[in-house]
Amino acid sequence: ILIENVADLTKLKLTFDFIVVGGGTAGNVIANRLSENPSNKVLVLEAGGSDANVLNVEVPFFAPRATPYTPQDWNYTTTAQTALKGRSLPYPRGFVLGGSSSVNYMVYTRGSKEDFDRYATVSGDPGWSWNSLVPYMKKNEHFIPPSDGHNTTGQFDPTVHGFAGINTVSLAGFPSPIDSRVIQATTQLKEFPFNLDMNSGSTLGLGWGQSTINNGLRSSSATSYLAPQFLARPNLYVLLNARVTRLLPTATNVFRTVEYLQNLNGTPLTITATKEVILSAGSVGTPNICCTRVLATARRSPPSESNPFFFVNSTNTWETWERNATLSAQLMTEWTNSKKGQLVDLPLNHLGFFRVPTLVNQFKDPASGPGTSHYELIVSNGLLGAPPATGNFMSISTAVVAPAARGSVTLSSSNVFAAPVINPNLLGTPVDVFIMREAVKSAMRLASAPAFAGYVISPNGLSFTSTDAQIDAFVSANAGTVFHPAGTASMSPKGASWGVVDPNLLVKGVTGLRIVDLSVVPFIPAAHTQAATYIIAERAADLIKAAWGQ
Ligand SMILES: Cc1cc2nc3c(=O)[nH]c(=O)nc-3n(C[C@H](O)[C@H](O)[C@H](O)COP(=O)(O)OP(=O)(O)OC[C@H]3O[C@@H](n4cnc5c(N)ncnc54)[C@H](O)[C@@H]3O)c2cc1C
Repeated sequence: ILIENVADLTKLKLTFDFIVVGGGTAGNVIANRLSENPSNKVLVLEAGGSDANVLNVEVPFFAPRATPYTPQDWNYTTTAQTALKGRSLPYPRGFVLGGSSSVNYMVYTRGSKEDFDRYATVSGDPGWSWNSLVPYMKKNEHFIPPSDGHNTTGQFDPTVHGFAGINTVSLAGFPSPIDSRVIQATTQLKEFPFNLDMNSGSTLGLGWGQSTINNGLRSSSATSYLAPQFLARPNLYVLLNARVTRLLPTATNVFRTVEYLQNLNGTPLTITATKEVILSAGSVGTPNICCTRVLATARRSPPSESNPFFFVNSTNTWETWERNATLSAQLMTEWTNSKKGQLVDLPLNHLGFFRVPTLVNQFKDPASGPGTSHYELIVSNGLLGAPPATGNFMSISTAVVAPAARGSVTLSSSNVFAAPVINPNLLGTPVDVFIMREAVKSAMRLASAPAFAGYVISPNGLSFTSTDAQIDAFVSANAGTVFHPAGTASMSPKGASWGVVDPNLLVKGVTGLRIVDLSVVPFIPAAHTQAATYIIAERAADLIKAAWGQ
């Protein structure tokens, strides 16, 4: 049952067993799974509004328009980033039902087997290992054919996917003119081997991207885990526009009570769960609601991203139609009428994960193991963002996915409405700078593959012979965030003095409070982070059920 007005809920005078703070990626998984049991009464408190009929949320190609600085964004800004010439960056987080799964770029990559096995080792709980989590990966995933129905043989490995889960995942549903060149390059340069399926646990190599797209529409935790058949459950209530401001002690060291209010107005209300409060407000929201003592203990930096791009000898790139109102309108009509065409996809068809072989000669390896990547390359048939007046482009975005730097999220004041101070500390260690520099060189080598001969004309802002210093200068002037903050309320072994939650995701030292979102990972996965969030939440739901004998 979806309610948009606090008064409509309070007049019902309901009591709830479980209160989920944040109807985001993880929160909606918990809400769905706990309400499978009709005797569990579940309430979700979401600060943002509805995701319904928001075009930039629904249309996959428009994902980059959903943030930053929109009504669906928390509209945070980082502190000045030392390694990025002191620039402060927009720091988007979904402020809408579905949370960041409603505004993200939809890339679906689980991470490597070693990433999850490291969670098991660090937390002391083998239940967080890759093999133990495979059933939860499949519970999350409803893999379907792409919207154009093309033959996907050789583009993914069906044996590693889930076909009966809840959240829809598919391959690109519109061919890109550079597809065959990218795949050809994997046969030409040993550095970029073809990887049939990066969701197999072995992520290294270049291949076809998978994304949370359902027949031309975004699949988010709101459209999937809160689909109409689930929202119709009489034991599940979702309250929108409900900002949680504090956790209050229900009794000494017991935290089952939350304070919340409608938007930023009105009198604060409190509500107490009879069983548990589950904090799922995300890597920024969760520590902001929690407490400073917690904040001091666990911090992980998100990866940073740079975006080398190349002038190409073609007019068949996005710039051509993005500059032309008539062509743009035609694509919109095609999407509206048939959910086909360019707009059914996010702005990429291929990505790959790679290591810098020489890194270990100079630095301690920040990756979770020798089979896990240091950086990612994302190939796009045009520029990300508004096109310049002239030129056609191909982008190869480079992301450091195994950062060693640690950022922080701290309270700015005792005002519960104040935005936290977010310092992701992008490229904050020499190894991160090294990885990014090598990633840019690698992107240049990929663009120089014979497959791109006669197609790629020249890089923009860099040259194929740029020096290390020139690359570093380009990066510090242009790099940004790739939106994956993690680990701000890390799990640690039971009894360990560090960390925020135990391996069952219960907050240490108190009763009645659990954290289920991406803030609990002790290390960021070397991947895009929504799949890991869904997987963690699926297991967490079973942990909660087990704790209550269900
Ligand atoms: C612009 C962008 C692009 C991204 N692209 C990708 C991608 O392509 N692929 C990928 O895998 N990952 C991507 N990510 C990252 C991924 O979406 C996140 O890692 C993941 O969704 C995090 O899930 P979560 O449950 O931890 O938090 P969220 O999904 O952010 O959920 C937190 C929820 O809590 C709510 N909340 C917070 N504070 C309060 C409060 N005080 N009271 C009530 N509610 C509150 C929020 O409004 C939100 O709904 C992207 C993220 C962004 C922002």
